[in-house]
Amino acid sequence: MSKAVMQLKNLKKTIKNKPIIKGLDFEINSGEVFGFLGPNGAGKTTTIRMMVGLMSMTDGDVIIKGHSVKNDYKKAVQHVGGIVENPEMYPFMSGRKNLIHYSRMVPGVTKERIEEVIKLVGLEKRVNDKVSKYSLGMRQRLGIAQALLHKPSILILDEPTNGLDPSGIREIRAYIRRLAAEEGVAVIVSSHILSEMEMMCDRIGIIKNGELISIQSVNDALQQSEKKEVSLEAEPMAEAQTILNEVIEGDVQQNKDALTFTVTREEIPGIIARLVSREIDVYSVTVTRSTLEDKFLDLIGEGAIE
Ligand SMILES: Nc1ncnc2c1ncn2[C@@H]1O[C@H](COP(=O)(O)OP(=O)(O)OP(=O)(O)O)[C@@H](O)[C@H]1O
Repeated sequence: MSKAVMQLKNLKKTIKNKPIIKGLDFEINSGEVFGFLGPNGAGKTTTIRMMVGLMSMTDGDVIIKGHSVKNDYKKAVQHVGGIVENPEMYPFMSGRKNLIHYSRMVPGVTKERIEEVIKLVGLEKRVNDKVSKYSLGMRQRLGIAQALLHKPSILILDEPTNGLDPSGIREIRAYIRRLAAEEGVAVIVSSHILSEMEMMCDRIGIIKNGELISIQSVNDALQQSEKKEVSLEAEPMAEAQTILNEVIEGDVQQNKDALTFTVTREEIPGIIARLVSREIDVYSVTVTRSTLEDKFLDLIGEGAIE
């Protein structure tokens, strides 16, 4: 049986005759954190709004646990928890009171479930404080707790780390990973920041101009990225280049006062030892950029790396 919780089938959106989403086809599985990565304006929010039924589809469909969002909206979206726009919170009420208040609108939420979601997002210690005293990160976590109350199979978070400081980002990342691992929830997170996605996701789909241009597992991508571009300053340079050519598979290029080539990190000490043993003076070795970053830059441009 397929593990797919959500399937996008040729999903399209045209607004005022302009194609915004041009036919997306992919699946999200239970227990995985799926990163939806793309520069600003690529179409992430538009896609997410269609996934949760907040925006109509021009063509195609989204299937959630076998139910079509287009034809069987209620059954499909009952499995979804989402924070797409800022979650509604009452700042003068405590976190717990906010959850209780919200749970009255959601059928079947027990007191035990409320306590469970508080623990899941790590708000036990502050849940009786007023929301107005919360940091942005805590508010985000309360938002996630609220979205989890009805035990969704899929959680959709649009740019969940927007506006958070580094410690807030680390926290959210940890809770998102925990949700996928402990609750088996499929989590979709959108972002325009590659490094963040690498740390949080199992798979990353890259969207540009409304089209999916790459989808791959982060482990695979990192393995491919083991090779690094290295820049080396050494004298005499021509002799250094000859020696490097003997040991390195790819090209060794001269770039101003340095030689550049691509190797794994583990190869670097051996290369330097060899140069030194042949009486070459090495002045500097700099790892310039991983090939994974290169690939993303090629795909979506400088905005992807921060
Ligand atoms: N109601 C609308 N009318 C016209 N164009 C729209 C509308 N909504 C979105 N767009 C356009 O669709 C494209 C995709 O926008 P979308 O907000 O989905 O991108 P995004 O990837 O989420 O970017 P961001 O990270 O900036 O939110 C943009 O070019 C945007 O200008």
